[in-house]
Amino acid sequence: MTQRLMMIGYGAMGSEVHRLLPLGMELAWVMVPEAHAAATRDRLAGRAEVLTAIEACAERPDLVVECAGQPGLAEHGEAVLRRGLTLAVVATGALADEALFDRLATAAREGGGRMQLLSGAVAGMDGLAAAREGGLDEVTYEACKAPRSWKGSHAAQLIDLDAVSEKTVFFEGDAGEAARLFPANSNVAATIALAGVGMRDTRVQLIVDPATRRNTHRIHAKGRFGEFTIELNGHPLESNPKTSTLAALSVVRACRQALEPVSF
Ligand SMILES: NC(=O)C1=CN([C@@H]2O[C@H](COP(=O)(O)OP(=O)(O)OC[C@H]3O[C@@H](n4cnc5c(N)ncnc54)[C@H](OP(=O)(O)O)[C@@H]3O)[C@@H](O)[C@H]2O)C=CC1
Ligand SMILES: O=C([O-])CC(=O)C(=O)O
Repeated sequence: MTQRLMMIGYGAMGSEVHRLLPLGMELAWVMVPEAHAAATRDRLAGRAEVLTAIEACAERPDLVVECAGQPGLAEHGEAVLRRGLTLAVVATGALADEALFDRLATAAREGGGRMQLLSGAVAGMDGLAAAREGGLDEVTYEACKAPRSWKGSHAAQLIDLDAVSEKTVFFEGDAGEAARLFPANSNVAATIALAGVGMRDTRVQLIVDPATRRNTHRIHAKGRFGEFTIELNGHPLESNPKTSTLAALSVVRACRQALEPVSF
């Protein structure tokens, strides 16, 4: 039987996920800010119902995916989880806010919902989380993107993105700071922190490289298990160069997992 999906946010990632939805999963509801509601209704032309709050949904989605960014998770996450729904999340950076994290965890516990943190634009989160069970000594993360991918972010206050002529580190700090300062660009830092050694102990470098067209994520982890380095060179989405294609694909995978009795 076809399962019915609710999507929070319908920007670059949301429309890519919609395009690639697996057979058996149908987009039934899209939740957007009031200001976008009319335009989104026009875009979807009746293919899904457009809402601005979960309370307006009289039925029960089989899965809710958040593709809205940190404000979208903060606005809708609690109500979705209190309804006992499964919420797949890409805006993991919002969870650097401990109060929000606790609110969402409490809502899930009390309402019977489940929050599934997606691997997003990176790989290796399964191995990192397993490695943590034996003790981790060190986890570092570097993100390197083209100037156009950092445009409109806090990076513009730290470096002249139009004038940069060589690969340059413009931010060094912990994962919590990175996720808060770069809400559309550093969710991966928070994902790695949540799978590994936490927000404060995950060291992060953010880099701009005028010679690259990729979104590169490099993770190094060391612990009782041994050591690994993962370098992922992702293609950005054409419609939003901040966002890697793999992040959208991780949402598609979550939809497929919801459909299949056996999943990887
Ligand atoms: N975990 C990961 O690896 C990754 C996570 N991400 C996260 O995914 C988010 C979405 O990416 P992308 O689609 O490319 O970004 P876009 O900016 O293209 O789309 C996000 C959409 O969500 C809307 N939105 C904002 N607030 C709300 C809200 N409260 N309720 C519903 N919708 C809302 C935005 O509206 P408006 O434009 O008005 O703000 C926009 O239309 C990023 O912001 C980032 O936080 C992205 C890449 C990787
Ligand atoms: O998509 C990416 O490359 C990473 C990203 O934007 C994020 O971590 O928020």
